[in-house]
Amino acid sequence: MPSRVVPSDSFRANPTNHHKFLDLSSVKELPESHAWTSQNNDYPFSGGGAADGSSETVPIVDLNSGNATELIGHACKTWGVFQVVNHGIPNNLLEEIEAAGSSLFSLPMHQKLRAARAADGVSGYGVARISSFFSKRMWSEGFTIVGSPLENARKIWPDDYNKFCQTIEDYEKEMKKLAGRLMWLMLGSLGITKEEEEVKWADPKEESESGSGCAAALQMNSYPACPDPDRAMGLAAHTDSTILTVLHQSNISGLQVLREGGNRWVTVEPHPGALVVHVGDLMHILSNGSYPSVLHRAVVNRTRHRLSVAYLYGPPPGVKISPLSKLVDQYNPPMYRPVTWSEYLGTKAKHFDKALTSVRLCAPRVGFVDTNDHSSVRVG
Ligand SMILES: C=C1C[C@]23C[C@H]1CC[C@H]2[C@@]12CCC[C@@](C)(C(=O)O1)[C@H]2[C@@H]3C(=O)O
Ligand SMILES: O=C(O)CCC(=O)C(=O)O
Ligand SMILES: [Fe+2]
Repeated sequence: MPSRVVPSDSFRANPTNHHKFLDLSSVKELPESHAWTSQNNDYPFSGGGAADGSSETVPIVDLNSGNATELIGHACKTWGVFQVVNHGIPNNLLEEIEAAGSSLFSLPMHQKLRAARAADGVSGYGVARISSFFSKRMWSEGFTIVGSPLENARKIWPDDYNKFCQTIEDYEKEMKKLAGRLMWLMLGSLGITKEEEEVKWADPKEESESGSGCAAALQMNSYPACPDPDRAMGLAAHTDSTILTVLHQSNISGLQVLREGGNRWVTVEPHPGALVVHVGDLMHILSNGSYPSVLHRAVVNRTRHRLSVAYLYGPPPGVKISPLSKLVDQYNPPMYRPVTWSEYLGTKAKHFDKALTSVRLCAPRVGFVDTNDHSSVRVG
């Protein structure tokens, strides 16, 4: 996002990098600090796709299909997640971003730490921001990019940062187009058109005039092979604080989503060339709760190093997001109060899984499954 940089204050969180860094790829036995037990809110590690004989899988949507809008609407309503094919992102760009991630994460720890994310910072190398909410540590490392990757890339590779930066910029440019298109497909499936005044912020035409426009963060995640994967957690369950997220996962499985109804983890199997799309909390709000943001996590495995790259897409940081007025009437009152993306990221950093509830105005209607109230979720 060379010209439209998000004020990085919007993304600041509570300090999360207070842990000592451990080079996970050299650890031979799972340390207690990384061993999750039934006391941790995300246990047991059951589920995981069709292993139980059921064949329910995350929907795959062909963006070239004539009824992509309807398919996306249905997937958002029933799953909060889907995979897309024929998305227009060239395969070699997906290969390049994966190679960029591999070359970064395979560096020696001291070199990665040159770009360590500051305690109150946003961009850089470190543990997941949500780490501070858990007593056990996750089996992963991350690299977050907001705005230009230049400053951090330079710290890591003083003479050799160009290729990495070029790949990131190419990838962000393509992702921005795709995420915008997916957002409009989702809005379209809710009956919202570009004429609507209240979504003017989402119109790319407005962007060139006002210089604002939708913003994003890029998150690279690395999950080294793990000596005791059944007791480790790659990335703990969370929803994304976005409108939507476009995720590229390497061809190793690990991503799991909680099936609506709240009692089964389903593995999102890597599909060659496909990208995963998550409904985020802000789309949940815009849709007045009808498109639930998907609870997801990443598990790890014993032998293969896994990589993922998430494009976290949101509105211009200062625009108030609230349930779309077309979806609200006397029988369907607004379920959430207006909130800006900046404000919401701050709320998430403070309240984590209670963030959405903290901006809620009224209790869900009777019979409405609140897939976002996970306080009582127990999976097993
Ligand atoms: C734009 C975003 C969205 C953030 C915060 C900020 C930058 C980094 C994102 C992530 C990426 C990894 C999972 C998550 C839960 C995390 O720990 O950092 C995300 C979080 C959110 O979706 O809340
Ligand atoms: O690695 C994955 O599959 C999930 C990553 C993720 O959820 C995120 O970066 O927000
Ligand atoms: Fe996520």
